[in-house]
Amino acid sequence: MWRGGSNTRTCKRRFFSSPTRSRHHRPPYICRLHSRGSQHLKAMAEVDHLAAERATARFDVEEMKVAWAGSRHAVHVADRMARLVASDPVFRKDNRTMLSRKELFKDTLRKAAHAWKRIVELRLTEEEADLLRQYVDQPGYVDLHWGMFVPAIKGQGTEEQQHKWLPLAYKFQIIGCYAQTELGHGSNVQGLETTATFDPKTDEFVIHSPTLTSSKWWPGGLGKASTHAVVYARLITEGKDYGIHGFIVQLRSLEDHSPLPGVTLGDIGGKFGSGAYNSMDNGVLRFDHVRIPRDQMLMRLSQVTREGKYVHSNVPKQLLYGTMVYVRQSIVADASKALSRAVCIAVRYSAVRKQFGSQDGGPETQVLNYKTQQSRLFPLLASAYAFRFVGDWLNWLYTDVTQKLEAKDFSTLQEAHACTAGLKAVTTSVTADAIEECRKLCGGHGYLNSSGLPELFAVYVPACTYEGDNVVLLLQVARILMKTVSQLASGKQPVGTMAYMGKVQYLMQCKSAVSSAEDWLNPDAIQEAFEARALRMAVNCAQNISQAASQEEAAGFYERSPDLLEAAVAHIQLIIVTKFIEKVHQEIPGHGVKEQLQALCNVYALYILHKHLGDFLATGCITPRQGALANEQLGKLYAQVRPNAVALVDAFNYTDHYLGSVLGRYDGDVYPALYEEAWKDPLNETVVPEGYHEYLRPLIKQQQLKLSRL
Ligand SMILES: CCCCCCCCCC/C=C\CCCCCCC/C=C/C(=O)SCCNC(=O)CCNC(=O)[C@H](O)C(C)(C)COP(=O)(O)OP(=O)(O)OC[C@H]1O[C@@H](n2cnc3c(N)ncnc32)[C@H](O)[C@@H]1OP(=O)(O)O
Ligand SMILES: Cc1cc2nc3c(=O)[nH]c(=O)nc-3n(C[C@H](O)[C@H](O)[C@H](O)COP(=O)(O)OP(=O)(O)OC[C@H]3O[C@@H](n4cnc5c(N)ncnc54)[C@H](O)[C@@H]3O)c2cc1C
Repeated sequence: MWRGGSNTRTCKRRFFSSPTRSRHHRPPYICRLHSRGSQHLKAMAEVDHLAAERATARFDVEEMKVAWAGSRHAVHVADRMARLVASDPVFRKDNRTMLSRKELFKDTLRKAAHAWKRIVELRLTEEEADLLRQYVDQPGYVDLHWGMFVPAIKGQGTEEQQHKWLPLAYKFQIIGCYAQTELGHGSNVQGLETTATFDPKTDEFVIHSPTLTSSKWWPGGLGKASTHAVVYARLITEGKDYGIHGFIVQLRSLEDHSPLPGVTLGDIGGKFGSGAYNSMDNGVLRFDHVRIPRDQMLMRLSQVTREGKYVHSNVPKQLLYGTMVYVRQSIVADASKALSRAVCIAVRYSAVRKQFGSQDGGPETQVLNYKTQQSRLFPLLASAYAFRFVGDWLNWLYTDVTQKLEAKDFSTLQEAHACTAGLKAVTTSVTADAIEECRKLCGGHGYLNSSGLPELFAVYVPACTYEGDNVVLLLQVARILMKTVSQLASGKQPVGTMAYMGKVQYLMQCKSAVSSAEDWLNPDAIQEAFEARALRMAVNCAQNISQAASQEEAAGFYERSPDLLEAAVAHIQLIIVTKFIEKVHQEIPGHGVKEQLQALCNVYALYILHKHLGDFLATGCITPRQGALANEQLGKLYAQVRPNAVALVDAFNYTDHYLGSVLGRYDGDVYPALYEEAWKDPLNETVVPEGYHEYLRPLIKQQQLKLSRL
């Protein structure tokens, strides 16, 4: 093979003969390697594997792209934007992990400015602009500007305030962030300490950070880029504390970007992983009696009059949390994107990679053919599709609830909170773990930055924490479940995703009718088992809480919180399974597309059942034999997915630029790409490393001297 042949020997010789060769003047062996032509290498590399894989697909990939993206139009726009970004040298990102923090941040500013220039020049629509930013694929201040600052003003500002501030934000005349979390409090929003005290003499609010722990800490875009922030602070007027409210506060001069008087701010420092989320300037902010006009309090939900009287509109106070609900639903959609990227890399590479099993000098086995590889990878593939469809549904729910709120109908607020909080928690936790699993599925090469997986993992894991720590959010779901269970006795019928709880009499005693592995392909059997498990777990928790009669309810909840978490997860998994089943019941065009989605839906459900078998058995929803039959069916489904696996990840329609992985390349030409990537590392800029003369040579010489004395 070319990898171990004479080129390597030439390499060593050349390296020793030229100590300071730059990477721009590569050693002749590399030039030779190229002049022999990538065609020569390609002929020897295993490019044909993916072509052969694609030929075994039993469905129409183009139509699957439509099912994944949501419409033909969505495929077309996403494709255009992805190619626009991939073909623009300013958006290159293959060198990102080698940049210093300062260089990375500047690169992010440059990309954001260039993206904006292209958006304006090409007169892109909002949909196109959002996609373009997604494909630029580098966290930065614009995410918070568009993703939280603008939505906060839209959701909590009066019409007059929107009229004043939004045009400035839309044209980037101001840059905004969302400053809620403090050094001392993040999860507990009601515990925030920053104060906004109304001064009727001047008709202003005085924004102040009374303690170190009240310093705003974490807001993205705050550290270096933002000129303004929506700041959450305790509103104090007429000597009374009215709790947390939002205020628009200018932080930096629009002339020279220096902090305004009384404002202290900066970046909070480097974060997990190289590159990754370090492109974002998460910041710290303190106020020393900073004055803002009264009309910069976001006054849609409540107001302070000129005289300083507090007036609360007749709306639930939780509407203050609306921006978080909005972002949580978008994080569910992001989970399917991040997971599908990792899975795409792992599936393609597993089809290229071969280990063991060579017979009579023949080819080794593709690692994708190992049953263990399939049983680790295909549930993740199925989860990517499951999260995509539940994300679409959640987006519909969010839009529906928003329309109802506009009409002053607040009946679905709790449903929106439970679904966004719970789905955000479950999909991000699964995705974070899955990216790491995909790294392991790629063996040693998965650990290289050039695989794209370390960076994806480092960027993704904070999703388990931001926008609400996942445990805190699941406990919110559990609380709503307990409330619903307690209302069953009074005959109140649960609605929305809790409606199944209304079948309490039946679900508490039903027994699964499954008697063969094939019976688990029946969606009704799956649905019933998941409903019974979720309900019984919730009811068990409720009983255990109320049986602790000596305790207050809150104390019982606290004692039982580990079980409550599991009950909340069971409820959310039921929602994901239900929405996948509903999706597959719809008319889905394209040869074989519906069948593939049906198979993935079953993989997802039966995998969850297998993984949480303890829950299903302990609650008596299924028998051990039925559990074994589910596992048997799962094995059969993996065999069904196997010939379609590469085509199923092709349907995500990701460019090589967006994927950013030599292992996940569309053409499967992995080894030459890995080999070439290695030479781009700054360590290879010189043949003999810096530090050789200071540290290595003296050490070696000293040892040689010692040896020669012996
Ligand atoms: C370089 C490589 C590139 C690779 C790229 C990879 C690509 C991957 C894609 C991902 C990348 C980017 C994604 C997007 C970018 C996102 C950027 C991140 C920005 C982050 C921002 C933030 O984090 S902002 C701060 C968020 N903070 C929180 O979430 C705080 C959490 N806490 C709370 O929400 C509340 O404190 C809590 C709900 C916990 C408690 O509320 P509280 O009022 O104190 O008390 P309770 O008693 O519990 O509740 C009272 C009642 O209110 C109900 N309720 C609570 N919340 C809500 C709500 N939101 N809506 C409706 N109702 C609510 C609750 O149920 C109670 O009701 P009851 O009837 O009285 O019981
Ligand atoms: C990358 C990143 C970006 C961010 N961007 C922003 C931003 O733009 N704007 C902004 O305002 N904030 C931002 N944040 C802050 C983020 O919203 C908070 O970190 C998050 O809400 C978690 O709060 P915390 O840090 O206070 O965690 P803590 O609440 O301190 O959590 C610590 C531990 O305590 C546990 N815990 C806490 N409360 C309970 C409970 N009641 N029961 C059981 N266990 C509990 C948690 O599960 C966790 O294990 C960002 C954070 C990160 C990491």
